[in-house]
Amino acid sequence: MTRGFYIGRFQPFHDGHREMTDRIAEEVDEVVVGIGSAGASHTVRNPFTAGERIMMLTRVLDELDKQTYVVPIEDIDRNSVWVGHIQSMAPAFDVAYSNNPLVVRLFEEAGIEVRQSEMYNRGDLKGSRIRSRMIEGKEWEPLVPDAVADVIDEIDGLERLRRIAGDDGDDATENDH
Ligand SMILES: Nc1ncnc2c1ncn2[C@@H]1O[C@H](COP(=O)(O)OP(=O)(O)OP(=O)(O)O)[C@@H](O)[C@H]1O
Ligand SMILES: NC(=O)c1ccc[n+]([C@@H]2O[C@H](COP(=O)(O)O)[C@@H](O)[C@H]2O)c1
Repeated sequence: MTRGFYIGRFQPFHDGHREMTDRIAEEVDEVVVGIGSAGASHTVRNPFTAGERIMMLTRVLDELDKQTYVVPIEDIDRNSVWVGHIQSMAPAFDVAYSNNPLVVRLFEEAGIEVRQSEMYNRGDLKGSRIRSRMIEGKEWEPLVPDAVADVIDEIDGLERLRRIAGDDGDDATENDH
């Protein structure tokens, strides 16, 4: 039995992330997804709470024919013990999946196998770009799973993001506050 672990901020979870979870589900028996920066919310870079992201992930992963687990992981101020922090919070796993260079390095230094993949349609499938489109009133729904668009609608997420961006000024899209 193998278990795979995939962490991201998922602000919001998009179709590039879904390509990753589909691939992981093909390769392992059980999938663990870590919601990174779990304590962050209500900023332009991190608009959604851990609970809201858990709703997105749980509904999307329900579509997989696999046992899945979603675990919120708060940031800590020491990279050197971050993998141990994850291991203390998540079900045990055999392999980690990431395309984030720092994350890859930290897992590898901890002796954990890491699998990377190509970036899928990175021109469009990038959280910051999707958030910008939401703020600017451009079409963004086709870039995320339907379940994610439903959650954002339910929580009035578009209104929140636009209001935060407005409060932060015109160039707020790439900055955290
Ligand atoms: N289009 C994509 N194809 C494959 N992997 C992706 C894609 N976008 C993000 N990832 C990977 O998914 C993980 C989580 O990414 P993350 O939540 O930071 O998304 P992001 O699109 O890079 O968001 P942001 O622009 O907000 O930083 C990382 O390992 C990241 O490299
Ligand atoms: N020291 C730490 O807390 C630490 C180190 C590396 C990554 N992370 C987190 O892991 C997640 C990685 O996800 P992304 O690939 O989406 O950036 C982020 O939430 C990031 O903050 C945290």
